[in-house]
Amino acid sequence: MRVEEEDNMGPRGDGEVVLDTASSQQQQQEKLVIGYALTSKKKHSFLQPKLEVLARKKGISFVSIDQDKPLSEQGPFDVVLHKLLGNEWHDVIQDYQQKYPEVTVLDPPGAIQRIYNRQSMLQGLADLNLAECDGMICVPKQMVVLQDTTSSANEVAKAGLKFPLVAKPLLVDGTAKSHQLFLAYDCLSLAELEPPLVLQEFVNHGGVLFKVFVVGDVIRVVRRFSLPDVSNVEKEKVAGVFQFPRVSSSAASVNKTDLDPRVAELPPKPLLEGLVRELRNRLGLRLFNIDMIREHGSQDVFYVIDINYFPGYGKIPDYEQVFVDFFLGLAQAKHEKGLCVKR
Ligand SMILES: Nc1ncnc2c1ncn2[C@@H]1O[C@H](COP(=O)(O)OP(=O)(O)OP(=O)(O)O)[C@@H](O)[C@H]1O
Ligand SMILES: O=P(O)(O)O[C@H]1[C@H](O)[C@H](O)[C@H](OP(=O)(O)O)[C@@H](OP(=O)(O)O)[C@@H]1O
Ligand SMILES: [Mg+2]
Ligand SMILES: [Mg+2]
Repeated sequence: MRVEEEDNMGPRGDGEVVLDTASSQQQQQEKLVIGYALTSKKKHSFLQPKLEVLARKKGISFVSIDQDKPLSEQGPFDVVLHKLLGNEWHDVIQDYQQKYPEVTVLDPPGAIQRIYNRQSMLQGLADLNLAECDGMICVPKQMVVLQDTTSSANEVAKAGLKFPLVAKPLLVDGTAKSHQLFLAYDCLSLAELEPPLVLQEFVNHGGVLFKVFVVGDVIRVVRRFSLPDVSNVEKEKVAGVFQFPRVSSSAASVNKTDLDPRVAELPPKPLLEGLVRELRNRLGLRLFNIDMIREHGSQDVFYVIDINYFPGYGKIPDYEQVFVDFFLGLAQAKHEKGLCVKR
């Protein structure tokens, strides 16, 4: 589903991966030790050999954290990079942060938890101050259904939500189940759904989704195929609930020239930079992506429909260089504050 990277945005506009020819002495100089706790799937997709080699040439090393041993008995680390399933690990990290406040944790568990709930994930986004940013950011109307979905028909009417609705599990926990989404066309069909869930108005958007990947201050935007628009006839005639496949993990490429330019045009750079700046401040995250769609028929009205922690960066063509630059920035900042691990 992913098209080639359409646009480089951020300090490195060239997107070229320049293999450093640093002197052998510099290559030995260790600038940053990153302890990582990742699922095997994530380690495979993120910690690819090219990233490790490029990082090592810059004095950045990755050390696997043994999840069966106390974290404080491992290291020392300058950075802890983590994405594991379940909340137990978050308690381990929080204890570790108390003990070693000088270690940079990517990202703090509290910040991650906020976007692991699809209600709190989007809270407050509709009132972002993005005037003068060449566009508008909205959030689809949505409501939470915690228990009985049979009574939710009245709730939907009271909340003024219009069908079709996208039904999403309220909590994101990395399991396939937390990505099982449904399109509900009528009230009666809501009874077939399993709470707790979020019901979110479906927004027609021309079948193209913008994935805005964020690594610190760097933004990379890619297009993906999305769900097709729902016609008025379909809204009238269709009834029931239909599960649909994951968009993110789909691999089909899309040829930009096949798309209506008004639909395919990337969101304006000032709007993306304003949105990312606000989200960085509000969420306290540095590694995340934003799923954005353009409202059908508009040029500059966009809806944020999903925010993901530590997404599949491996899908970005130059992610290795982006991360090496990001880590070097961390090393520089820590060095200036005298916070680097004593080696
Ligand atoms: N409100 C909406 N209006 C239109 N399309 C939507 C809406 N919500 C979701 N979609 C479509 O469904 C897809 C999956 O939705 P969403 O990204 O919220 O699910 P997810 O399980 O968090 O996916 P991801 O793998 O990106 O984490 C979106 O990429 C988009 O194509
Ligand atoms: O296409 P992307 O990179 O957005 O796909 C992501 C997806 O958005 C979620 O972030 C997934 O994480 P969970 O929400 O925890 O399932 C990522 O899976 P992961 O195994 O790579 O963490 C997808 O890559
Ligand atoms: Mg998504
Ligand atoms: Mg998601």
